[in-house]
Formats: sequence, structure tokens, C-alpha cells
Amino acid sequence: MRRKTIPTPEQLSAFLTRQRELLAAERAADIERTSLLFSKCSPKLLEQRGLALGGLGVAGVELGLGGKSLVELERPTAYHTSPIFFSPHTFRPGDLARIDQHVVSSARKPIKGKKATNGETGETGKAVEGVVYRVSDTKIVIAIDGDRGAQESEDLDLPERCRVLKLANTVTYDRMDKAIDALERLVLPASGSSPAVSRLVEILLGIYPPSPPVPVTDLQFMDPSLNLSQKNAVRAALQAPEVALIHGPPGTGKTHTLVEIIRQLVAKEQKVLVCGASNLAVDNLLERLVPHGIPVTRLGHPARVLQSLQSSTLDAQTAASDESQLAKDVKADIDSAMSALAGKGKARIRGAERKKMWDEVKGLRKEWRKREGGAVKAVMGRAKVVLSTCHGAGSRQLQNSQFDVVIIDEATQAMEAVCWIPILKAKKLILAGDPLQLPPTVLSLDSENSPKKTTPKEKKESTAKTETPSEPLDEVTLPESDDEELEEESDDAGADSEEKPAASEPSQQAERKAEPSSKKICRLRLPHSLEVTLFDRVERMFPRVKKMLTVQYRMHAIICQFPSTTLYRSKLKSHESVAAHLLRDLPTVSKDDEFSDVVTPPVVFFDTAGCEFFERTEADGLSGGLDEGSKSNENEGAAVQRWVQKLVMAGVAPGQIAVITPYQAQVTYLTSLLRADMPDLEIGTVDGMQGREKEAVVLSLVRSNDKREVGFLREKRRLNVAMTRPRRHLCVVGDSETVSQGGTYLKNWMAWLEQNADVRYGGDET
Ligand SMILES: Nc1ncnc2c1ncn2[C@@H]1O[C@H](COP(=O)(O)OP(=O)(O)OP(=O)(O)O)[C@@H](O)[C@H]1O
Repeated sequence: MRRKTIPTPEQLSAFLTRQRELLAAERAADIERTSLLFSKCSPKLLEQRGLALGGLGVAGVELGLGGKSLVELERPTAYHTSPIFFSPHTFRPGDLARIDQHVVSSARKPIKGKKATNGETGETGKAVEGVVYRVSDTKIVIAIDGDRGAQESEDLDLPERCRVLKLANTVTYDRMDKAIDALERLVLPASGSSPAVSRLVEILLGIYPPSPPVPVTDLQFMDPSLNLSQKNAVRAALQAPEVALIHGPPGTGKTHTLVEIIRQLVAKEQKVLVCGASNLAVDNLLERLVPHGIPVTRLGHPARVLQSLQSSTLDAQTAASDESQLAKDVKADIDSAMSALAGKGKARIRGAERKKMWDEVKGLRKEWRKREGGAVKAVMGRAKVVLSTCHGAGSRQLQNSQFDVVIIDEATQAMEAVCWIPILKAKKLILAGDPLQLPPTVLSLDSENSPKKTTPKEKKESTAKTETPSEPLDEVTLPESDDEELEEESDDAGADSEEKPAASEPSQQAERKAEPSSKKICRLRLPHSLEVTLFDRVERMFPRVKKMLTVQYRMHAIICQFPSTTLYRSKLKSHESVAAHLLRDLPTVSKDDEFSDVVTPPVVFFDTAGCEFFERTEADGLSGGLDEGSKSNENEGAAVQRWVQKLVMAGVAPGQIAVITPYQAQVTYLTSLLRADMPDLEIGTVDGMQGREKEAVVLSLVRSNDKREVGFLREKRRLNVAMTRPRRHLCVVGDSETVSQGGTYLKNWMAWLEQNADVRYGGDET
């Protein structure tokens, strides 16, 4: 039995150093990935890869919420004889992007009627960076901050012919670094200074254990539908003086539970900061809070907030506030000057006149920002519940704000450092997530710069972002839970291999030095990668602060059985409202006998063993080998297509079906097979489906080879996500012979499918 000790200053320092090293490696990997793409790919290839849109012209500039300049770009017909629709691309609202001069790969004739002064662009303008605000088939709108691009360059003097490039987001890394620096100043102050460190910070770093719960005697649940495990989690979160964890397996109502906690905290006049790992997670919570009439303010770039929730944004609330009326007349003047400068349809204002006008705009903007700043302060002062992404909590609007409680949803998908950004603003922390689903995406696992090197085999598997592998876990175990008799400082011999840092690490040597031979180990352990989340660490240090939700409202009981037994110690139960639901119960689905074998079984397994449906490795060389290694399986794709067609013929709407697979190359292939006929069918990677559900899910496993290699299919957390997305029907297509060679877990799953699924021959054409 090893006793855990509190960290020494050296160990605290080693922990912070490790976080910094990991973040630096991740930043480098992110930038390297982007620059590799930009350097290896010709402009045409960048467009083919969906990372650039070229040949654009400015269709207009207007002033948007929060003083942003909204630059609308389209493909002017003068440049293109072909349709002006964009080709497929990866730009989504919220992406960072740069507008710069259009570049062509090879010499082309100048455009008729234009003087080519620089390459073929005609006129050199300035590059600006911003955020994608809106995208349609023909237009892309980039929002540029009033106090960044336009102000710094004084003039939004964009090139006449532009392109838009997708950028790596380094702001997030800056904020994470800043949070780690702030943490260091708190816990390892320079001599002489003695800052007040909150007990929460000390607990999260293993210096103190959490205080005992403070009973809440008058607790009246506001939502009568909460089940017992949800009520227990709400009670524990409210009673915890400093920290609580909510473990929500798939479909167990994590968000439902958090909404109750927020309502209870608001009723007690607590000021709450609610964060999510992603904008989607934040909007999901916002959507659920708004109907309860809770006064919420959503921080974040309006471009990153769902259209339907815009009225809850700080920008919109500021615009509607009494305080901002003062700023409105200034805004009108800016608007008219901006449209004159954009000069759409008229002659472009140039030279001294343009400079003078920009100086005026600059002055007006300064005044407007001052007036708006006052309005923002007033709105923030009134807000009871503030919502933002974790890194958004580092924005200037929250610079001096303090909260009673910070809640982080999907905390198991957030890197630890990003969680520290909001944590440093609060006295108490509630984390919700599921450590048995996929961790945050970490690019540096695959990088030369990574403190932890991957094996060549892992590396090959992880070239596309959607395929970033996690360390294959041979023993994913449910960590010690609140409801079992456990010593708080128990032996962690059962800890999974994840926590073992690479032996050659300098920081780990520091850890080993600090660890005396008497088997005492430090409670604060060094993470081996950014995949180790704060939730994981706190759970391991203090298992009693965790409550698990145990009733799921998504899957048919059979679909739930394997993950529940193997990952959740059989604690995950199916609510009676879903335990027996089948596709045939859907109102649109045919009740004819003809379709019975399609819409009745909850789990179907097309076993392709012996069919010789071999996988193919992609090596298209498109991006200098960046996509090399992704797998596809055409015959399996055909089997998926046949089953989807049957489901649809039986009356299941394409929008109720998802086709998922771990491999990007298979997504591409399946898209080419199915997209044209079924635009509403969801086709994507397993990773992209985390947090979502569909009535029917068809899962293509892809791997089929003589070497019995399964690659990152063996990652249990990915498999868990894959098999827990369906509500009524799961169809698995795969080669049991290959897949069952991928370790005990996959072997057991194949055996379970043989026993419990409606097993069919994979080559079956009928
Ligand atoms: N106590 C309850 N009674 C009835 N339905 C519930 C209850 N709790 C949750 N649900 C339903 O279960 C579904 C999943 O809930 P929710 O979205 O809150 O879960 P989640 O754990 O956040 O989901 P995910 O697994 O996607 O992260 C929702 O449709 C929700 O309405």
C-alpha cells in the first residue's frame, strides 16, 4: 500500500513545468500542422483541401455587434465564368481566418480589363485576420474586431482580389499559458509576496483534501423529473464546499442535472460562471437555461454563438441596454463612413480623402468603444449567470470578475490548462463529464515536439485530426466511485497505464527524485499528456467528491448492455421509457412483415469475416503525406449502403440515421456513396459524434487484414462513443476475425455481438 503525500514546492514546480512543456509541444504541433499545410500545398491544393477560398472579392463591409467589421466576400462573376458557388471547404462559423491577397499557382493571363501590377492581383492590399461569421454556398463573412485588424492597420484596405485562409488559433494557447503563470504566482510566490491562495486551488493541486460536505437541509428540487442519481449529484454539488465531480455516462442527463444545480445556485443568490469545453456545449446549456427564465449572459464572439441564441449574448444585451443608447448615434456615423469606404457599386475613395475618412472612423470608434465599455460593465454587473467557453473566460470582459461557483461541462474533453482560466475566478468548482468517452483532441501526441513520443505504428494511425489516437488502454477501469467503501488515500495500484509518464522525461526524473523509496507517492501526479484532464486527476486524488449518474435515457437496454457491463461496472441502467424502444415503434416506420427483420432487432452485426473485404490504406499524396495512413473499405461501404437503404425503405428518415466510422478515408468514401441520394443522412467520424445521438446508427469498423491489425480501433473510449450513439438500433459492419485480435476488449465485444446481435453474413446481398 502506497501512501500519498502532499506535494513539495519542487513537485508543484515540476507539475507546472510539465503543463508548460505539454502546452508548448501542442502549440508547436498546431502551428506546424498549419504551416506544413501552407508550405506543402499549392494554393490550388489548399482549396482542394478546403483550407482556402480563392478568387474572392469584397461584396460589402458593415458594422456588426460589438464593433466588429463584417466583411462579406464572394466570387465575383468578373473573375469566374463557371458558377460562383464555393467548392467544398472546411470553413465554419467561429474559425480563425485570414483575408489576404489571392495567389495563383501558375502564371495565368491577366483578367480582362484589369492592370496586373502584382502577380495577377492587380492591387496590393493589406491582410487582416478575423473570425468566420457566416458561410453560405456563395458568400463568406469574416468578422474583424474593431480593436484588432481594422484599427491596427488603420484601414480595411483589402486586396481587390482576395483569398481566405484558415488559421491555427494561438490565442487559446496564450490564455492557457497565462493561466499556468497565474497559478504559479499563487502557489509558488516569489519571496516576500504572499498572495491569498483559495482553498479550491490548494485542493486541485493536492495540497489539502476537500472539506467535508456542508448539509443543505432545505433542498427543494425544482425539476420534479430528476431521478435518484441526479438528485444525489445535485445535493452533493450543492453541499460540497469546494469541489464536486459529476460523472455522466452517455445519455444520463448530465446537462439536465447541471441545469437544476444552476437554478438552485441562482435561487441562493450565488453568482455562477458556466463554461463548456466547446461553443456547442455552452450553447446546449444556454438553450436549456433560457426556458427557466434565468438571467443569463453568453460571452463570446457572436460568430461563435448559434443564431437562435444571439439575444442572450453580451453583445446583444449590451446593444439593448439603456446604457448603450448613448453609443447609438456614434454607431450611425461609423456605419455611413464605413459604407462610403467600402464603396460598393461606386468609385473607390482613395488617397488623402480615404486617409482622412479613416482617421475620422478611428476617432469615432474610440468614442464608441468608451461608451460601449460602460454599457458592457453595466450588463456584466447585473448578470447572475455568465456562460462562456473555458478559454472565453479569459476575455477582457471578465478580467476582474469573481464568481461564487464555476461549472465546467464536458470537462473530460477540456485540457487541464484551459480549465484553470475560469477556475482562478471562483471559490468553488463543479466539473461534469465522462472520462470513459473520448478525451480532448491532442495533436502533439503525434508530434516530434511531444514530450511523450508515439510509436511509429501509432503515428501512422493518427495523421488526420479526426483520427488522432489516444493511448490504447488495455485496462480502462471505472475509477473508485463515491458509493463504494474506499479510503480516500487508497492505493492506486489499479490506476491505468495512462498515468505512467515516459521514463526518459526530465520532469519525471524530478518526480522520481522527490519520491522517497518508502513507496510514498505524491498526490499531485505529473500528467504524461494533455489527454489527462483535471477531471481525471481530481477523481484519482479524491474519489469521494464524484457522483455518477446511473439512469440513461437514450439506448435500448440491449444496446446499453455491453458498455454498461464492461465500462460502468453494470451500474448504467436503462430508463423504462427507452429500455424496449425499437425502430418499428417510430410512427413513420412500416409495420409490414417485409421490414420486420430490419426494424425489430436493436443490434445487427454484419460479420464480414471470410468475405475478403480487405481494407485499403490511403496514400493519396495530396498534402505531402499528411493524410497518409487513413483507411477505407469499399466492400464494407457497400454493405453499409445496402443497410441504410433498407432502413430508409422501411420508413426511417435519413435524418434519423447516422453512419459513423473511425476513419476519415471511410467517411469520404461513404459520403461519395450516400450523400447525393440522402442529404440529411449524417456521415462522420466517431469522434465527431461524441455528445450526440440518432435513432439508428450504422458503424463501419473498416479494419480487415491478414496481419490482424486494428490500429486505434482498440481505443475503448472511442468504441464506447461509437456504440452508445444510437437510441433504437445499432448496426455494426466489420470483420470479427481481424477485430477480435485487437485485445481483450475487442475480443469480448465480438463475442458479445455473436451472442446478442442479430448476426448476418457480411457479404449478404439481400
Ligand atoms: N430525469 C429525467 N427524466 C426524463 N428525461 C430525462 C431526465 N434526465 C435526462 N433526460 C433526458 O435524457 C436525454 C439526455 O439528457 P442530457 O442531454 O441532459 O444528457 P447528457 O448526459 O448531457 O447527454 P450526453 O450523453 O449527450 O452528454 C435528454 O433528452 C433529456 O431530456
